Amino acid sequence: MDAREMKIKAAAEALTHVEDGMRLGIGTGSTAEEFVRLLAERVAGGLKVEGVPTSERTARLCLELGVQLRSLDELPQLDLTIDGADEIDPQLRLIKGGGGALLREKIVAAASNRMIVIADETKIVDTLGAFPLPIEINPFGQVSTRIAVEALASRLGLSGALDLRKRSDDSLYMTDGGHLILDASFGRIPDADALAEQLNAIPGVVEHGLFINLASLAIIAGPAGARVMEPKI
Ligand SMILES: O=C[C@H](O)[C@H](O)[C@H](O)COP(=O)(O)O
Repeated sequence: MDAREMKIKAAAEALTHVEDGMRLGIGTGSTAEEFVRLLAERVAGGLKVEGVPTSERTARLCLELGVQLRSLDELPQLDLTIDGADEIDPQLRLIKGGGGALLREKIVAAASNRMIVIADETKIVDTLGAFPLPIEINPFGQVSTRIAVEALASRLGLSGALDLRKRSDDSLYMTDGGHLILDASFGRIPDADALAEQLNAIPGVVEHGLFINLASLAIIAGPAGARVMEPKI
């Protein structure tokens, strides 16, 4: 089974949790897009759901494939969100935002009764941090914000490059909300809870890619098939 087949496997398993009439949060990224494709087939077959997309990119795909969309303001409380992740630890804490959609993804996940993460098994780690942590910042005062993030990292014993995300043409990457992203290569984040809380206290930080206590279930696909992971207490 190649990487794409594993993503499809996880997405197909997640689809079994979707019921007629649900208000669905729809994630961003290559795995979430496999979910959208499978969901669209079910919608074409008569399933009725309303989706809230977590990015413009996901919205375009949903519209192209005929999945009915609403804004989060129209559907402020959702039944279920299905989304991918960049890293998943045994407590189902996540790093997200590799595709730049972390802010909307977190708002949508927090507005949902349940969040199911779908991923291939390469995303499972013992300790978060090998994947650079995306930190979404306001362009205003970005240098001061970077200095504050560096100082926080140093207080928590973390070190590593903070790279302002760029596009392939070397221009600055802007999120759907018009913000910048600092990718923090800490390597290992021993206390993700403390980092998450303290990043939220820096005024120029709009949001960060640590998703704590949001995922209720993960569906992880490997060569042998998909398995379900619940948060380890
Ligand atoms: O901003 C993007 C999201 O957090 C994605 O869900 C995450 O990067 C995983 O994407 P993929 O399924 O493409 O690995």
